[in-house]
Amino acid sequence: MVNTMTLTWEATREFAVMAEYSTYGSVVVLQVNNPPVNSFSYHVRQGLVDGLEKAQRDPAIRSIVIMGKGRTFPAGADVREFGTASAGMMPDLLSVLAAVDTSPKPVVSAIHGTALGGGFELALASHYRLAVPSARVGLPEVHLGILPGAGGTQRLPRVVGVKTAIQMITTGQHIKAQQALSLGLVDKIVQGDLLKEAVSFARSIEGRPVEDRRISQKTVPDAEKVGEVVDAARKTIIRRARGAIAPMTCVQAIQASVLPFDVGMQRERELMAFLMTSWQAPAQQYAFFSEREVRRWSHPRDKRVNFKTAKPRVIKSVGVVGAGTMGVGITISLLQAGLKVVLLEVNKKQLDRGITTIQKTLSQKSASQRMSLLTTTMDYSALSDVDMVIEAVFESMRLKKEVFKKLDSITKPQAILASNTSGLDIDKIAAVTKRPDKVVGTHFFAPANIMRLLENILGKHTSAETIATAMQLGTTIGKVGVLVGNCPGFVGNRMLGPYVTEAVFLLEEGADPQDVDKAIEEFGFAMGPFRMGDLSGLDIGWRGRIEKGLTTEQGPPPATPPLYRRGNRYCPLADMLCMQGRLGQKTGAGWYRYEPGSRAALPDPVVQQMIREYRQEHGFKKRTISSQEIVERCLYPLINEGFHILDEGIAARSMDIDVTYLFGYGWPRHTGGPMYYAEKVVGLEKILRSLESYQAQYPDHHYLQPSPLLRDMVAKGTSLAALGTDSKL
Ligand SMILES: CCCCCC/C=C/CC(=O)SCCNC(=O)CCNC(=O)[C@H](O)C(C)(C)COP(=O)(O)OP(=O)(O)OC[C@H]1O[C@@H](n2cnc3c(N)ncnc32)[C@H](O)[C@@H]1OP(=O)(O)O
Repeated sequence: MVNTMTLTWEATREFAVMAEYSTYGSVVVLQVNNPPVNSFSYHVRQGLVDGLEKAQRDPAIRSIVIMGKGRTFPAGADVREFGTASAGMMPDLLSVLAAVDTSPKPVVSAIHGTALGGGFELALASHYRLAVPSARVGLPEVHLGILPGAGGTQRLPRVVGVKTAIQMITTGQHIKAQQALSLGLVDKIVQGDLLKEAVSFARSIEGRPVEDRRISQKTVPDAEKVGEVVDAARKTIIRRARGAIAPMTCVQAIQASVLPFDVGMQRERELMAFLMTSWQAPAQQYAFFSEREVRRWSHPRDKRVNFKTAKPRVIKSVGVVGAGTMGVGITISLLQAGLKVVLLEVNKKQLDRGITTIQKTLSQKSASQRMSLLTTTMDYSALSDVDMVIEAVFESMRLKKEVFKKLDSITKPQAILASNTSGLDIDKIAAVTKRPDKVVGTHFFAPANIMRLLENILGKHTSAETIATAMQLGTTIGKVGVLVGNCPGFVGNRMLGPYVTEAVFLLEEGADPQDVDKAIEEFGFAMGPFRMGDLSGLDIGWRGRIEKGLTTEQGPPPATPPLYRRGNRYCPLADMLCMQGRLGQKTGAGWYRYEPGSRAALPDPVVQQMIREYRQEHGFKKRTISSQEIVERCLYPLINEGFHILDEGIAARSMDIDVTYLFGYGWPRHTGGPMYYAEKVVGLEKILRSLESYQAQYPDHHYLQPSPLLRDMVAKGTSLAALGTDSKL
């Protein structure tokens, strides 16, 4: 081993393309320089091939190191290039990796940051792999609707076996350096300066034969069990994929790794081409970029409300009011991000329960450190010094107004006051304070410490600084923040209204709750509307309807026709369940029944009988309803509401709606989100015609009335991207 201290650090930079070539005596270092993530754009690929050829030609060079400049080893192909001319320009990634694999001089990949996708495939094509302790590696292509198409499905199983390769590739998980070492995916973890260590290591292996270091020449260790392993994995993968085709296609490619390398590579190429040309790959890539694009927020209400100009306040301490499920989840998120929290709850029992949950949820390792950031109190005056308060009390306007009045009088004047309302009017809440500019909606989703969406609501008077602070807080605590305007239900819950309403109408016409849930789950949702309702608690919607005067605890308000409210068609089946105390999982019964201690939703003859009697009483004739009709009747009105939302400027861009649904409502990612699905998968014209046709059949279902914007876009042939601002997509 060469002593690193004796190295002469006189690097000669020969040419500065996107793969910089430097020599350290007999070692060449090729450093990929394509910020921010060193993805393999055409120029990087060309730079690497040029560098490798040059190193081969130079007799003084005996080994080659490849690494990334700046924050990371290459994080894969440049996804923005997909479908463009430069993606197809030679050299492609396969030829870069072939040049690495077949290099007669040993090639060492030195990994820091994240070696992902094509980046990790490059490392696997190298003869040696080093990593710093904080590095992570993985093949996350499945999340982009494709497979690791540069040999990943062939080389990875040759190191870790088919079973582990299936696990890694179909989940796209990132593996930490230490685990990669134990799996044999890296040869050494190096401390200290990676460049020095890599050069030193490269010198130490100079002259050694590379043949037995080539993963492509190895055989798969558990080859004889491949059929068994695939059979065992298939069921779970299909269930988890919920209609996405990439995971099982990855498995097919991995299966081919037991064949000779060239044959397996050919199979990988064919399957990659199949995925690349599917409708799901662009949808998933759109989802990937949209998740990042929503960080560039703005709102048509006010040009100052723009990420470029608005500056957030610094938030070091946050008050949380209410230690119910939401308040506790929010508190955990804040503590995990290292923020100081004052949790206020006026009910002692509830406060104690909340503290226990927080303690249990925070990981053992950091629990005491995180808990030291938490103060709990029953006294509002403890909030006098916090930078921001998030109110998470029961969803009642009267109560929220009371809380905000108190907060306004107690907190320091510059403190921001946020409400975790899921749909109440932010302006009415702000109006009880003397600082409406500092009042904002921060709508978290349950469980708040897990769900990634944060819907931030801009009230009439909310300042740009306040909204910037809410968006920044979201980033700090690892949420995907979406900026939306103020209207009943905001974006997410407003669109959910038509979906749930149509779902219940389908019960009147002949479907059972399990028929509707099955169709929606086959579409790709984790849960259909009825299972979801039982999980969230049916009383939430019921209380909301009572508050709006649509029903009462005893039944329809006096002198109301049973199936109409305020001139609109109304189905009281959900109210009837609540009146029987069937509030969902928490009471052991809702749309389904639940065995004690179990969350499995079991069809309930009692509910089926209730629906049958209801149909008879109101003259509904049961008919068979196809899955296609269920999906269209539930999802097209939801999408239609999205068009109303865009038309009213409640969401600035259709991608804000898509991200809301992908991260807050379990909309299947492989379809891109409701608006993307409507435009790119189904087609706007077809959505419009279906809505028109259903509306002709059900003229009093007002949600089926197509939005004027949808009509206009179909008439003019305009695209959703053209409506938005600032989009790079
Ligand atoms: C016929 C066969 C041909 C062979 C084809 C070979 C195929 C290879 C398959 C692939 O390699 S696909 C790509 C696989 N890699 C990934 O999926 C990684 C995706 N990126 C990430 O997971 C994260 O970005 C990160 C690398 C972990 C970094 O996370 P971080 O939170 O630090 O930063 P971000 O905000 O996510 O990203 C910063 C910035 O970079 C853009 N970006 C990230 N990855 C890519 C990429 N692979 N291609 C293009 N652009 C990428 C991201 O959009 C951000 O951009 P912004 O403008 O700042 O929003």
